[in-house]
Amino acid sequence: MLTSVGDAVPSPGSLLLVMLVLAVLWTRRRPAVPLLPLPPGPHSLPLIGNLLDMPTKDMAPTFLEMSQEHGDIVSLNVLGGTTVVLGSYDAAVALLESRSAHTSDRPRLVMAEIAGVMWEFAVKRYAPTWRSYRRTFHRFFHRGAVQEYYSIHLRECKKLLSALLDAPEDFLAHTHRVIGGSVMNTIYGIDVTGDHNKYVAIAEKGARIFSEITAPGRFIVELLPWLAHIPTWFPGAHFKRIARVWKEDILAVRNVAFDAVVESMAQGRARPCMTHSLMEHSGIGGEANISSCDEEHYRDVTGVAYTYALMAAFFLALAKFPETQRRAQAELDAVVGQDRLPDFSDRDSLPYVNAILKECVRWHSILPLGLPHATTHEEIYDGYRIPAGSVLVPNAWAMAQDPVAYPNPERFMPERFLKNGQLDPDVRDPFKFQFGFGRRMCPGRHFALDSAFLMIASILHVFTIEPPVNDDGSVAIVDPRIPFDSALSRPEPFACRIVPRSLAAEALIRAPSLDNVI
Ligand code: HEM
Repeated sequence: MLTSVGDAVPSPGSLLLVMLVLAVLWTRRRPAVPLLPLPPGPHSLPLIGNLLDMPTKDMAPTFLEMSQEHGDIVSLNVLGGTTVVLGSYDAAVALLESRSAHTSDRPRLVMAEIAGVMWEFAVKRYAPTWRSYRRTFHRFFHRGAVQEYYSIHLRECKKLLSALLDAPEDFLAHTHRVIGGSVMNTIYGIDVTGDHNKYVAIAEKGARIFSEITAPGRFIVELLPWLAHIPTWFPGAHFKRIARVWKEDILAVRNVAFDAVVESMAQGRARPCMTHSLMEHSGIGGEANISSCDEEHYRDVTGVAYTYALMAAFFLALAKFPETQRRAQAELDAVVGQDRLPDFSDRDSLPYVNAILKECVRWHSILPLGLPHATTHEEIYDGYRIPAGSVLVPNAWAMAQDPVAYPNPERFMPERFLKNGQLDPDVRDPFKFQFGFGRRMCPGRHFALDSAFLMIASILHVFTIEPPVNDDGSVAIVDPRIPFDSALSRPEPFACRIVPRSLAAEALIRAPSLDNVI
């Protein structure tokens, strides 16, 4: 303890030591090149930085406004951490693809930790565990492997057409259930039936939670991780109470379908599926060692919600711009004819239907800000410094609305992707940014696009989608709210009319299925 001023004066020896230590620390922290500036961004306040600039609603449009003011890459200092918004396709490719060795981490997601979501592949840090998941997933979902699931898509799509014929007003619920059927059959060998299917409900809850957890800056605890340690009853600990509720739902995502596979394996009645195959491969037939193969198992089904959002956008686009389907129907009539439904062998002969799929993916950004990446090393881009540990947010919505790449971006115009009746390779392909980037790019995209292609081609072959009619006989305007308040964006429920094109089309739908037709 210091008792006098004299005690506080250090000796020349200790002064020298302190100076030496400081000199070593300074040389270590000094970069090899003079410090470059961070990317430009809104004015930062003392202590809180840009905390108040972080949008909590209309996120993608707000970030686009920042990009329009400050440039392609915008940095925000949020309580000392750097968040960089990538507002253009070129900047996103340069950072997330060309430098993916250093930009494929995920930021720490404290709410995911508290709610017990860290087993989920998509939030894992860029480390060996993630690589192992990714390799396994790739084995079942690469471009060639997904052809194995064509028969599942065909079967589920046929169910969708029948349901649309019987109760067209419930088109969104039917579509959700059928997409759930494709995913659950492929991953777990489980059929999805009934109007309120428990597996679809679980997947939906999981997707909503995941969407909240991955929205940049949604919870204060992401910015101040030490808050995770305050007790649940503490004022302001609302996020902890939310996480407690989520925990149960997340456990259901993780376990309910997986346990059903384990049980059916034990009873010798498991159907071939990804989970069954992985468990057999790791020698797990009963209950022993189930947890030891955790790292090998993909247990998430958020892809159901994403593919459903794509199909909701399809119905909405066609109800708003019904004229676009005439050309698709003429193409389908010429290629497929009246006697059968489309299948995957027709795909290359249907450029306009493929253009509709691309335009659906462009027109509505399902994950408007993708999923956030994080840097593991310092990067220099365009004369700016992006420190290691920065959060990178690709504004996919801004890329999709880029009027240079896509003139009249708000209009649904499949023909923008065509030249001389064929897909035009010179038009930027929205599949290259709406499914993320680089090493983290969505590994389920081939599966999702197969499923969506078949549904779109089949629906247009036998139905016409029209806007609803008001009581006075006038055509209603279809304009549902499309929220941008969390990571996942989907149109809110809306109405449209789905009318069979002809009696022959109805007969095709009613004809018995020919399973495994490819
Ligand atoms: C239209 C449907 C879909 C869209 C728009 C979509 C979009 C995305 C996006 C933007 C990412 C983040 C990529 C990044 O970090 O750069 C992602 C990741 C992921 N998606 Fe998809 N997805 C869809 C369907 C699916 C389906 C059906 C599955 C599974 C069968 C799936 C599985 C995954 C997984 C596992 C990841 C995490 C990858 C990782 O972190 O390494 N997705 N998806």
